[in-house]
Amino acid sequence: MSGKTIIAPSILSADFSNLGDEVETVARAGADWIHLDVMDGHFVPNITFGPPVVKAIRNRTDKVFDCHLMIAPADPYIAAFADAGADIITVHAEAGPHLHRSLQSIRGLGKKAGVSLNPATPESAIEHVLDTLDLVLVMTVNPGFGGQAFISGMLEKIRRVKALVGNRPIDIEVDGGIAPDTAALVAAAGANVLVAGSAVFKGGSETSYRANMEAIRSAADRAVSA
Ligand SMILES: O=C(CO)[C@H](O)[C@H](O)COP(=O)(O)O
Ligand SMILES: [Fe+2]
Repeated sequence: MSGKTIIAPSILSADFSNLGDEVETVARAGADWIHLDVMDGHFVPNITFGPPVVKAIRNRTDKVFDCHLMIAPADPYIAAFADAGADIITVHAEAGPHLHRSLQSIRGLGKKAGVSLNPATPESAIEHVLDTLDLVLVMTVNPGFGGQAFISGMLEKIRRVKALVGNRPIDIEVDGGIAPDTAALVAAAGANVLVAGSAVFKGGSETSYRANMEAIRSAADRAVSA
């Protein structure tokens, strides 16, 4: 876990016809991590990509690859994502059936292990896996699509996750509807990793990606130091 706000652009909002260049450009523009949304059309009502695409873009940047697996079951695919170049592998608490085992498998492959919580899932879902955890991802929209509106009721959950985590070295990440205004709210509530897709990739150029990320980062940093 690091001290300052980490910005993780979600490539869900990138130009998929030019994905390698988009990853390189957003990395050059100041991204801290690259957030990769994997969807299976079963756990969530949308389909994106799997390990071959992760592997194909792995050589375009050395930034941390933050893989958000919205798939059920996740266990049969964890090793493939690790081999493809994921640095952090996050599974959903709701994807089951054995969350603790999934986290052990991820760590056993030498990767950082994350758990994601859907908006309806209480923070108590992570209570008994805290010692096997590197990251908690609080969904601030229902997973499946970019460009959705931030659910403000999740601010209380972020505060509760922060209290539960205490001083353990666990990152608190948020995902969905993050833009400068909501970035300030989630950072004040305790999130230190901010995923943003549509708010980063709007504009379609390195200059706009840089300005978009700067606006999010400075809003979050201001809120934390206030
Ligand atoms: O996990 C996700 C959707 O399930 C995406 O990471 C998220 O929606 C990012 O998109 P935006 O910032 O546009 O809301
Ligand atoms: Fe995501």
